[in-house]
Amino acid sequence: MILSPSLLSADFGNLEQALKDLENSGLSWVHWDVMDGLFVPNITFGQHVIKMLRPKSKLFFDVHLMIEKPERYLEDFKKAGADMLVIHAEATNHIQRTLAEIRRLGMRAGLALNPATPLNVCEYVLDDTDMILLMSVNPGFGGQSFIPATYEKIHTLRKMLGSRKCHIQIDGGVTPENTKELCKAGADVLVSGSAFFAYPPFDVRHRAFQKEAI
Ligand SMILES: O=C(CO)[C@@H](O)[C@H](O)COP(=O)(O)O
Ligand SMILES: [Co+2]
Repeated sequence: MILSPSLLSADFGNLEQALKDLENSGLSWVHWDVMDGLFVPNITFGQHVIKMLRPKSKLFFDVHLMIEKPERYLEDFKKAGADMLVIHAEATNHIQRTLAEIRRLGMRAGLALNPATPLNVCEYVLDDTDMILLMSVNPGFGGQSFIPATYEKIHTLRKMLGSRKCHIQIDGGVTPENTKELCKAGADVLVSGSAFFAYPPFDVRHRAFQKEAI
């Protein structure tokens, strides 16, 4: 299991320190929640902030775009240093083209689905995708409660993926308490914001999640 801590719950005034703390605690991924105030009600940071912090970290930058028409900004996020760019199925009319363009630019391509979005939207783009992100809360805010219907969705998606090497990432309300069931259902990348950053030291907290993973 890969744990990707969400900076949404970190100190926005000192993201450099948050990145250092994660790296020093043995984490390898970090999750950036980019919000535009339109696709979701909240606004966070964008490509410029990521670009300034890229030289300060060796972590794998997992960038979750909660923005309308993400196809407008793919090159910007590549230049900013994103390793994985995740777009929302609900935010574009051109899912396949956008995923293909992300890969053409040299990044891994991820597709995110809101809790109410059915899995059939990704059925014909499974080979264009390195990761499917299943939202287990409605996007926009940290600290919300996990939606239990996600377990069945993970299980069905893992069957749909067959032998493909595609990550299933779960985002929203993830804690050490639900980690085991999420992994059992077929998830292999977990995002955690509030249940991670509120519990330093991070090496100990990371182990608390990994202890539950199967
Ligand atoms: O994408 C989002 C929210 O839209 C997430 O990445 C949250 O940041 C997860 O936060 P917690 O639910 O773990 O507090
Ligand atoms: Co996210």
